[in-house]
Amino acid sequence: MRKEQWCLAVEKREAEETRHRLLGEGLLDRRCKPRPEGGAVLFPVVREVPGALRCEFEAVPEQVVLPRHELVGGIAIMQENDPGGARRLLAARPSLATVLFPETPVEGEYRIRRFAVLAGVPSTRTRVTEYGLRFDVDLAHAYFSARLSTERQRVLRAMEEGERVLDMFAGVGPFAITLARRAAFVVAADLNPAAVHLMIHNIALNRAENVIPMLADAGHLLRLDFSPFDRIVMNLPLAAPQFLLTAARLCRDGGTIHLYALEEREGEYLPLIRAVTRGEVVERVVRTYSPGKWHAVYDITVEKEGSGESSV
Ligand SMILES: C[S@@+](CC[C@H](N)C(=O)[O-])C[C@H]1O[C@@H](n2cnc3c(N)ncnc32)[C@H](O)[C@@H]1O
Repeated sequence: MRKEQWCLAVEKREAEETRHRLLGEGLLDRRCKPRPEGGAVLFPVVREVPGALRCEFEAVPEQVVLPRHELVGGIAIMQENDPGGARRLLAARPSLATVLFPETPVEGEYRIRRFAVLAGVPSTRTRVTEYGLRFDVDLAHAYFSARLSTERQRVLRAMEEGERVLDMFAGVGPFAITLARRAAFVVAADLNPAAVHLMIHNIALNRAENVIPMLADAGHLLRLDFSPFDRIVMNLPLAAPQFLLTAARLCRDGGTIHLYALEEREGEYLPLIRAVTRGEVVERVVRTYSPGKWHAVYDITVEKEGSGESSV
């Protein structure tokens, strides 16, 4: 669409300088594009200024600025409690059913949040598709983070075919069901009944019959007859380090533990790991958590002989 308005004509070589000056003075009209004409450039301006002419411009389509949000399946989680923004978001993204605002941080043993529904269907349940797998999640009743999808694929790529895997804090099963693609079997434990309920549903949804779901406290897993495991996933960033000794005992000599931890200093958990095994340790940043804090993963090769792990 073309529209007539005020503009300033300047020589091409002065164009960049003029653009900066007009921007700085708040005179440049962003709803139209500057236009070259002969050896000059025409800059649309918001009002009549000395030397301004009337000319026609191509209007730039108005951009809808959407509020910041995180997507989990058909749910958007907004960072601000802004119902107007939520309605705009819903209108702009046809795949969305619901917009939520977290009223609490992730908290408690089950690592869940309470949400307010800002717009759309009043539900915290949705389906997430991740690398061809489907996970039904209920954000108010069981932990789920779509941001870990790349990390799950990284661990899958590190696996050999036919491994025996333990997921100590399995939630609704995203790690367990992903790793089941290469594993002989995956034992998947969680102490939140709602999470285990959804995990059983997700196992059926993905026909991952080699996942063994378990309502259990990770502290009791030493009694398992399935051990030793080739690989153990410990995704409970605030408290997993407390269970490291249990994991080391359940892991075979030469097996791998992926320990997720929240830290403020590189190598913060190395002394603890060294008390359990002297095997190789590689530390990586998974994502930032808050200023000065991040989620790290330690890939630990468990070396048992002479490691002194039993003395801890
Ligand atoms: C951060 S969530 C991770 C869930 C899952 N691994 C994922 O990536 O979505 C941690 C999970 O550990 C469970 N949990 C907390 N303490 C536990 C314990 N002592 N034993 C077993 N599960 C526990 C919580 O219920 C929660 O589902």
